[in-house]
Amino acid sequence: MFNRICIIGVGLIGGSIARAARQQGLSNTIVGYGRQQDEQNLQTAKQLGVIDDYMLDLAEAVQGADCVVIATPVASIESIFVLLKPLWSDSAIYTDVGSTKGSVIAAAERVFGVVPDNLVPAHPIAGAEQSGVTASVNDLFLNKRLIITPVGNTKPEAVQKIQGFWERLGSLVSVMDVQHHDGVLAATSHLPHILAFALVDMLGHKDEQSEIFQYAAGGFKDFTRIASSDPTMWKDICAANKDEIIPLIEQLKGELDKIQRLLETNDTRQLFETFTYARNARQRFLDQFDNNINMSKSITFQVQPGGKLQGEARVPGDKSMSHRSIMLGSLAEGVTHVKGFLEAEDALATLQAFRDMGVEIEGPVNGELTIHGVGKHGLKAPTNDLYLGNSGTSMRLLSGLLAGQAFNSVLTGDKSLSGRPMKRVTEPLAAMGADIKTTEKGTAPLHITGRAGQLTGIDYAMPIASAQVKSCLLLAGMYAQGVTSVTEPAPTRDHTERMLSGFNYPVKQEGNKVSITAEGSLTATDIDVPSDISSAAFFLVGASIAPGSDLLLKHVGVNPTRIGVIDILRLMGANIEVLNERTVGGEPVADLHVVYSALKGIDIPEHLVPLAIDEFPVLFVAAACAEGQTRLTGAEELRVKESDRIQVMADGLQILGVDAQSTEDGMIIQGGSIGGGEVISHGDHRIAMSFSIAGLRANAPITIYDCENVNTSFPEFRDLAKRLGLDLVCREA
Ligand SMILES: O=C(O)C1=C[C@@H](OP(=O)(O)O)[C@@H](O)[C@H](O)C1
Ligand SMILES: C=C(OP(=O)(O)O)C(=O)O
Repeated sequence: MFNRICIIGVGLIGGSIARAARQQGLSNTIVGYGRQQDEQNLQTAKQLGVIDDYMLDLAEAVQGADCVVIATPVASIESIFVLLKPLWSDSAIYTDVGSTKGSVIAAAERVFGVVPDNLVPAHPIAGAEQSGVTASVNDLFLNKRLIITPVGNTKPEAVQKIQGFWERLGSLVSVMDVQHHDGVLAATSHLPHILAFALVDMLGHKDEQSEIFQYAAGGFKDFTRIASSDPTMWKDICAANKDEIIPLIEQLKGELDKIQRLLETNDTRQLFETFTYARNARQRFLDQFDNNINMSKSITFQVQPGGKLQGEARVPGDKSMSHRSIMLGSLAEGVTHVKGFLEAEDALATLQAFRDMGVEIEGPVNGELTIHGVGKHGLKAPTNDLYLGNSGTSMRLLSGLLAGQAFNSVLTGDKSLSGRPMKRVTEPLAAMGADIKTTEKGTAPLHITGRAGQLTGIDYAMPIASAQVKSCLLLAGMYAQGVTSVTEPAPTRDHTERMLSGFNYPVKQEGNKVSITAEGSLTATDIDVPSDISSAAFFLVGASIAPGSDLLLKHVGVNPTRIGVIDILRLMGANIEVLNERTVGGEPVADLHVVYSALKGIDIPEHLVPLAIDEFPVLFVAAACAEGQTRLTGAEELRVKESDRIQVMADGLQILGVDAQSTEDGMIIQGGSIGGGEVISHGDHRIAMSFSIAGLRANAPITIYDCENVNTSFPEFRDLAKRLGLDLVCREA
């Protein structure tokens, strides 16, 4: 990209630019310039291989450079411009990394009269408390934002080249105007630094200083981390941007005054609202931040072949029940305590949505939650879109619940969820009088106009066996005139019905038809969520296929509408014992003992399909290890889960050398041996975990790409799998 880059000031930022540019091969030569007193640092930079050479004479340093990067503190940039002026070359590009941009541009105007058209002001939003070249690293700018603030006469080619340069260093580049940059940075960077310095200054001067610091814990350390930053640099930044910072300090004083008043008047309600608003706003920031990072961060699992699963484990809480515990607990009168809640992204998305609608929910701490129910009509309008991540259950159930509220809402999700069919819920809801707009394709975002008091019950025969559709309509039915009935073509999970009864809300079950009305209210209760059989399934299959395995999975939910995986594995010859069966909070629970046993291929009975719907990815792995052919039919629903689970599994199994043929509604697999190879999970948690389990019977290593979404249902999977005997390592890139 460049022949010679000259970096003026080889500290943390300058050094990290040099390292990353070298790693990316962006320049033939990289030299550093500093003052006499910086020589030691420059020598270190050369010894570390950060720069090729250094000069203490600026004319020598910039000689032949086609890119000059000014990476000195903002206050010194004007004096650097003065030194550079007689050496300025029209054929080079000049850029800087100052944290304030108005001051840099003003300095250039003072020195040059007009800002040179080959000066591209830029600001990488990356840094650390440490300084000096020894703190520099290759990846300081990876996935970090960088803002370019050109002025009217800046050459577009120069802007483009600097933009390309920073993108190659891994930054996410935006171009904006100078004042906007300085305003945004004053709020998000300069003010927080001032606050951290001020707090430590205040506490440090108290007599009881040593005692205060002795008892200060993680919160203090987190909050004041940036007070360890370089005071020289920060006094310069704050002084350079004071016009933007001072009005913000005034606003902050107002906010602190407000909180003081709330405390003086014991207005804990208002205090809660302030804190909740702030917490939610921070969550939105974190989601955005994670989205940026996730643009290129990906998690890869590498599994070594062989091993066996042994020991005892309790897998995390049931996802379906965790969603419903939040929904019904929020709508109940009184306080609901939940134990065993699944602390994974999908269930947490539901939790966040209810917080966004004004419900006070404490926790989760070790799977325990306290939900302060607001009653059936107590939800509040969310101030923003409700973001439901990867979770189909959250979106479909909420669409029913929100259709009959007195406020409007918008439901959004990630890329996978935004591609999943929503007409299956919006069409019957429309027949009830709901007003929900989807995209033309019938997908999210869902724009819901609340039609409180205007929904009417329907008698709906579901064309597909879906617990999400059934639950959606039952939740809408709680707000509809008359009776809402849903008839299912085959039994599906009945957690909504059971939990409604647990909350004392009347639901009527007659054969395959369930009915509800608006008559009733929910009474708070305690919920004990058992382990998720869909998560246990990975280990049920793992132990069944790996010789020598002997595993006890404790406290697993064995609701008859969920145990298809046990029935199918047993038909294949698996050795699974259901022990110590009991009922906990209206749901059957048991310990599952599974011992290795040679499996044989079967034709999977279609009536078991809805009862094992989420377990097919891992059941395909069982089939690949079984003797003979396994055939699945009647499972077209698998094509519209987090990924097309038929195609993605068939593709992956074929890569591993398995004879797996996808069909429209299922798969035909000839059992045999599993080889090694590289497969992609397509961001689908169950695919990632299924191929990991395949490693137990593979004859070579398996690499599985794109596994970050394991966190949606089973964040502990990799640690637990390793503890039980799977040789899995996880790489983050
Ligand atoms: O109601 C639920 O909690 C679920 C129902 C099923 O979806 P469908 O209703 O689309 O079959 C299942 O796949 C999903 O993981 C959870
Ligand atoms: C299909 C699943 O979940 P959801 O529909 O809630 O995204 C699943 O967990 O396998």
